[in-house]
Amino acid sequence: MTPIVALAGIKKSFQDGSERHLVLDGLTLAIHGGETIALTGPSGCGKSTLLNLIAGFDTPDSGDIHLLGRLANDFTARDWDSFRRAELGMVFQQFNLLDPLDVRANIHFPLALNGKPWNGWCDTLISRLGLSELLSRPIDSLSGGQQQRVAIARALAQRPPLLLADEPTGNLDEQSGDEVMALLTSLARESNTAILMVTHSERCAAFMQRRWHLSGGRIAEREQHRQANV
Ligand SMILES: Nc1ncnc2c1ncn2[C@@H]1O[C@H](COP(=O)(O)OP(=O)(O)OP(=O)(O)O)[C@@H](O)[C@H]1O
Repeated sequence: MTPIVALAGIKKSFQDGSERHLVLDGLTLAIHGGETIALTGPSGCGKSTLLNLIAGFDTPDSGDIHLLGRLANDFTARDWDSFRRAELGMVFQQFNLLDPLDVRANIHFPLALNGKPWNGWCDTLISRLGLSELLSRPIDSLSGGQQQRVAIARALAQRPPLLLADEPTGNLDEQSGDEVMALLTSLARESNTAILMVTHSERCAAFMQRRWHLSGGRIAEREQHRQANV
């Protein structure tokens, strides 16, 4: 089966004063449909850099990026736009919601960009995420946990094949964080969405099927101790 994401021999460096600092050093990985993966590693090892490369916000120095079987090295800005719009969901620690819009408009936003109406899956998402009563509320009137649920609904609204998450529960207390992770993983399973999630939290990582540790510019698979309920 064609992987959703396949990276081969990725090198990425940044200028650091007079020196170049190599962050990713020949990194190779493949993410298949529906897989959920926690990406861990020490601060500064390149986790966000890796997400940025997969989302097309940055480019590698060398190596190949294949997305859904297409070589992304040749993507134009327009190709990246359409990939992000139609195939990619993103959930970050900062919720990146649109403050002037209400909850419903935020969730509908990615579908609206593609000219699609609100649909039955949106209804399922809001009901499962406990947002049904909040649809007309402005974003800034919601709690952090509620906002993160809106961000999840928005990211999954189009059933994207891939969801990138960066510390998605970083702003939440332990209980809200667990609830959000349980919902995120079960809804992703229902839409067959693969998840690559950066986290420093053992609790969060345990909700994912696999664990990758980034160190020395490459990924090593670690044994996963999964939550009993996932
Ligand atoms: N645009 C940039 N310009 C220069 N250096 C950068 C840039 N982006 C990242 N870096 C450097 O690359 C390295 C990896 O950064 P990155 O943010 O990917 O790490 P991380 O693993 O996500 O860290 P953290 O866990 O602290 O968020 C760091 O040394 C960082 O300073």
